[in-house]
Amino acid sequence: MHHTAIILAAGKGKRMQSEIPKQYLELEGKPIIYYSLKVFEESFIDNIILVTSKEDISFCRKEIVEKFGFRKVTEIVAGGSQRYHSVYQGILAAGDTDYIYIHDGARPFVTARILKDAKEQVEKYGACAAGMPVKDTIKIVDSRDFAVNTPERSLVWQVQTPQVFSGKLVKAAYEKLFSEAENDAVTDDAMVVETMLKIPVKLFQASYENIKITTPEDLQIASVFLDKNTMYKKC
Ligand SMILES: Nc1ccn([C@@H]2O[C@H](COP(=O)(O)OP(=O)(O)OP(=O)(O)O)[C@@H](O)[C@H]2O)c(=O)n1
Ligand SMILES: C[C@](O)(CO)[C@H](O)COP(=O)(O)O
Repeated sequence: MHHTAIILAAGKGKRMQSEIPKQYLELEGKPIIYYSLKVFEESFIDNIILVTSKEDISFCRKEIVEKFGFRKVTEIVAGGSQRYHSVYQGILAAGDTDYIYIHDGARPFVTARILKDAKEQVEKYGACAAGMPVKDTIKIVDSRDFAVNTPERSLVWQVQTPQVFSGKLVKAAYEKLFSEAENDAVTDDAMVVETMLKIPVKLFQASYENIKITTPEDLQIASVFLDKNTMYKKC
């Protein structure tokens, strides 16, 4: 079986309010994108498609892929204006492959264990996504931010990435999205498979540390996670 990863790094990082896209900000001297690429590079994954902005392709080739020796990166392709556009460009570049692992490059703390669990789940169910049960109570609000519904907390998860699918299945889902129902409300890949193909996606527990670096305080949290791991390595 062939396992292909799509690592997403074509965002602008607007919520980070930084000069450069957040995936290139440094954590302990290395760009955020380095950390997830390294985990995928050292895993069972056969090849990696890196999706970045058109203007960053040559930078990524020289300063990320070649500099750090990510030999499994077989293509660096330009993404699009929305995340789901970038995912689709990655899917097209992936070609015929058995399984596609879609991962946010802004999630540096994916681990080998998470990838192993994802592989087991996708081989069993055909569609799975990393996540964790929420710890806070979640409220659905109306247009004036009045709470209108409180889902039962035991049934609510915060979904992360990797989101992993049979290659044929996720390609069919995205082709249907772009031919029939493209809309900017699409925020993850499971949603595309659920709505376009009416196929349930199996969630599996990843880690509360598998955060997405989105706003400035996430950088502080990330450095604690990195120091903790480094500290553990010293013990
Ligand atoms: N058009 C886009 C938008 C996002 N992403 C990637 O998808 C991941 C999750 O997206 P998000 O955290 O929203 O990143 P940004 O869109 O860059 O953030 P913002 O919404 O704050 O601009 C990131 O690794 C980001 O680089 C992408 O490849 N292409
Ligand atoms: C895919 C995702 O990481 C799951 O939580 C999230 O939806 C990405 O959202 P973003 O706004 O593109 O960061």
